[in-house]
Amino acid sequence: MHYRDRFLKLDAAAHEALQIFQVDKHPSYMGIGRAKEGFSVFGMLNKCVTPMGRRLLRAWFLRPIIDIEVINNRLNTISFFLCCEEVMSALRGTLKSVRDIPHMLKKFNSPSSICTSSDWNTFLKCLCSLLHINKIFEIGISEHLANKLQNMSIDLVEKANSSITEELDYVSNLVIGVIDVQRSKEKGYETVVKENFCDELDELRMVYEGLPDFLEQVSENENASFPFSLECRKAPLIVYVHQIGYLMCFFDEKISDALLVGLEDFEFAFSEEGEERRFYYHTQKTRELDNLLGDIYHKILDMERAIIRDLVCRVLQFLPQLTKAVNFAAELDCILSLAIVARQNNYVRPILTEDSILEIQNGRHALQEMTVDTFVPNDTKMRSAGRINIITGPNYSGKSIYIKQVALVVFLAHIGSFVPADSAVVGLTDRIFCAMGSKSMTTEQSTFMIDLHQVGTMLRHATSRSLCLLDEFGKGTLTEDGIGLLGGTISHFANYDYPPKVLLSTHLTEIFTENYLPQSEHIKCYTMSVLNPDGQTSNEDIIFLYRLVPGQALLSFGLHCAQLAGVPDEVIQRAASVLEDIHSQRPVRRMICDKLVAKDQQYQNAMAKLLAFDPRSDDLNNFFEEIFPPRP
Ligand SMILES: Nc1ncnc2c1ncn2[C@@H]1O[C@H](COP(=O)(O)OP(=O)(O)OP(=O)(O)O)[C@@H](O)[C@H]1O
Repeated sequence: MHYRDRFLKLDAAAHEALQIFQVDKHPSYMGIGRAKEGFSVFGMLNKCVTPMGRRLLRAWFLRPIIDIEVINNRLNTISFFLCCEEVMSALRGTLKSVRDIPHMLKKFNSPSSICTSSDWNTFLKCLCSLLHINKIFEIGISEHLANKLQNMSIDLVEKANSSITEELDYVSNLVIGVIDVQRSKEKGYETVVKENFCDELDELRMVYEGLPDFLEQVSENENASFPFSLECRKAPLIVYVHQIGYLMCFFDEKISDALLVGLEDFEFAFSEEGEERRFYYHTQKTRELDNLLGDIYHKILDMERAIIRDLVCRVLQFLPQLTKAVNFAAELDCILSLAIVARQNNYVRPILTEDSILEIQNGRHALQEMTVDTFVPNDTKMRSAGRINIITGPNYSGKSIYIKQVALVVFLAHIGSFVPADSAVVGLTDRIFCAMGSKSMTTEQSTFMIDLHQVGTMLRHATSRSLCLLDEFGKGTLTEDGIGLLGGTISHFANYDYPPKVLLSTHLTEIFTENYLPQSEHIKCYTMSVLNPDGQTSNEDIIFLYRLVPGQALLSFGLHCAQLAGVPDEVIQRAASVLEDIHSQRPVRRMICDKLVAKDQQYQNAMAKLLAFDPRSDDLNNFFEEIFPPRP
């Protein structure tokens, strides 16, 4: 099989119809800001704790596989974790501090970025957590669990051991040997390299830390050697300014020109205004200090950066091993996420098979079941016969939800996830086609055209391994055209020796009454059952049971839906009366409303007056005034 064909294909319309992903824009003005995942299947199944896990799970969702071995491996691992919850929660706790190491190293290696001690701390924690994963497997997996792993032929522990290798320990020790993450906090300036790591650096740092005392002493000596006595509030002080060097600082007032004459080597540098005015001068002594010590702080930083660059180069030599470990963590994260969701929502392990069949017992819709109090599960059975299911039923009775839930079970099974059902046997599926009237296409097409486009693709490309969903295809045009197209589509599929699995919901029940459908064992009709206590077509007291049963529905209960949707009573009453007249083949009655009744009365009165009018004795003007009274 070609590499490309090893994935279950879903186009954008199918993704949208099944709500696999949903982007919620940032609520800020014009949606500027980071979008987040909305209410979607991915959003629901994504309980990953690492960014790499989330990325990998998204990739799994984008490319569901049709390789039974890989799927079963994932399913086995999920089954295993569901048996040992402590191991699962310990692993998730540990995974929380695993970061994207290759990304971090890229940042460390970039000449423009500055890595702080907290970055190194995170890096070390991450290495520690990765190594801890192996420890959890070592300690947490009892003999009983180890046997289970062996029986299920899961190579989890072996994979962990081969992915998280001793090199990580070496890298961790390498970093610990150079970096002291506490140092900058203790010293109060930016420094991360350990003490005693480099003598030259230690010496520089010692000088830098002793600089304030040393400069105070030098200042005192200098002040004593001035040729005049200074009468100022605060004695001048030699200070060290980063990147400028050493300067003699005078407080409050600039040295007068008269005094400057006696200080030949004094050169004014700059002044600083503020609460305390300061005037800085280069002097013979400060120049001496510049030559002797130089810009010591930046010397320290440069030296540290050189050391760290060297360290990063060494760490980068282990990039393949680190990447492998992180990739394993990402995969573990995805599996744990799927396991958590399976446990929380009572999902069951699907059985994947090469046969193109589908048998679901008490299947549920992964998203819809979250939004209703009681979700009614339904069965699906598609073997060699009954592969084309035509589902009819009133509006709002759960047809669309049912066909989508079947597709979602198939989709999730191909990801290697447990599925929302009591049991599921899922035949490998090559493609899921959806013609559900979704408007995901960017091209400007009418709704009907989009439907036709999707059904056209489906008819051309569906194989016996495909799953085709058609929701109310043919409703967007004249009824006759719609029925013709729908009948043609079903006949096309029915003519296959082994048709694709087709789930089709429709309100065009005329296809059953005329000879639109061929006699075929492939076609099976279902309907959504409704409890109608009166057994009448009345809109009151109808209860949707959301239960799929064999048969056909002939009523749509559209008016009941209108009532539920809050359509005004008078509109519903009028619709009911029109329906009644059409059913009993009577001419449609006129609509009765107060305005029309008043008008009818007015005409009746006028008629009565006209009949009572005697042209010989009555006055014509009075007569007209009575019929058309003057307006006030
Ligand atoms: N199995 C179920 N259990 C509980 N509630 C359900 C179930 N299926 C559907 N519903 C509820 O019924 C509503 C309508 O479902 P759905 O959209 O599938 O109806 P429909 O038959 O396709 O309607 P229409 O023919 O008008 O498109 C859903 O929003 C959901 O609240």
